[in-house]
Amino acid sequence: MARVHLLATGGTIASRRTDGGLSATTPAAELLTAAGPLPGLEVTVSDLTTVPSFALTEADARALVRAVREQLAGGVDGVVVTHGTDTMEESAFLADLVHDDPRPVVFTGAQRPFDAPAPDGPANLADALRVAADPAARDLGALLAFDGLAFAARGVRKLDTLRSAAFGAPGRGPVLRVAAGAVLPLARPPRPPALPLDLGAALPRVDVVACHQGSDDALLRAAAAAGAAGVVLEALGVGNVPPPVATAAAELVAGGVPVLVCSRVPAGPVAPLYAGGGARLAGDGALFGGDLSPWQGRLLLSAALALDPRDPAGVLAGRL
Ligand SMILES: NC(=O)C[C@H](N)C(=O)O
Repeated sequence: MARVHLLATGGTIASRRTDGGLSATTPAAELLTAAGPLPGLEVTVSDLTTVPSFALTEADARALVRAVREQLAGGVDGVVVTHGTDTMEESAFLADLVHDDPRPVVFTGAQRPFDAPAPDGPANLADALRVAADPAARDLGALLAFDGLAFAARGVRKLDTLRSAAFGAPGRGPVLRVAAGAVLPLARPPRPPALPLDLGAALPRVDVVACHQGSDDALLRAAAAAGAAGVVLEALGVGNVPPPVATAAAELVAGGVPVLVCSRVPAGPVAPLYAGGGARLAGDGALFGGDLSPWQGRLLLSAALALDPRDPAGVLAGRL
């Protein structure tokens, strides 16, 4: 009998309709009952929070990853986290960054609420529990199981606001498929070693500044003024920014605030290709975030700053 722990945090999977809108009130035990019979699995449950994921704080995310680690220390074969989809890829990525254990940690949720006529949460949860107990999911780090597929946490993104096939990993694809209760292996992407982050301490503030045609330096300078220890630029295309943003980025880097360049485009890497754009940013010392989304890049830069405030680039080497 495989042993899996279900840790619930809220999200649409736990939500019911109220006069004020969807409200995440359903406890883990009820979610598990709705998932139906799971032969061969012994599942324990706990409720960490009952909130939508857009309301989770940085401290909540660290508490969640600490709770996952406590459950693993208790000797289960895997852990499932139910979570809102809005920021699931961020919590899953934080869990993945520190995950130094072969056992799976599987995030899941739903697009339709618990009391919908045809909710998607019960099947997603059943799949996630099977994945968490399956040897094929070992050594893949933190995973996100949704709509019959499981993705590695790194690179996964919410790509549709409402459809049940909400997630994808552009340029990477899923690592597992779940069909009729069977877990089918698809890919085993290499993972960098876990980062020895202290999850008991707040992570350094890193802000994401979005760029658009004609954007100026105001928000980048405001981030620095607000005390950001690092900034992620949600840049255009392959990693270009309007000239005023490049000027301010150079000043931030010169002042000891690292700038990580990611793209607003969902697929493909950033690269210092264009004079006046990415090439200028690279020449001025900005870091390039590979194909990480700005929000996963934000977490990685924050972790790097926590581990080595003087040389976060050294921590990032081999991880982008
Ligand atoms: N589908 C969802 O779970 C979205 C919800 N707003 C949340 O992130 O909690």
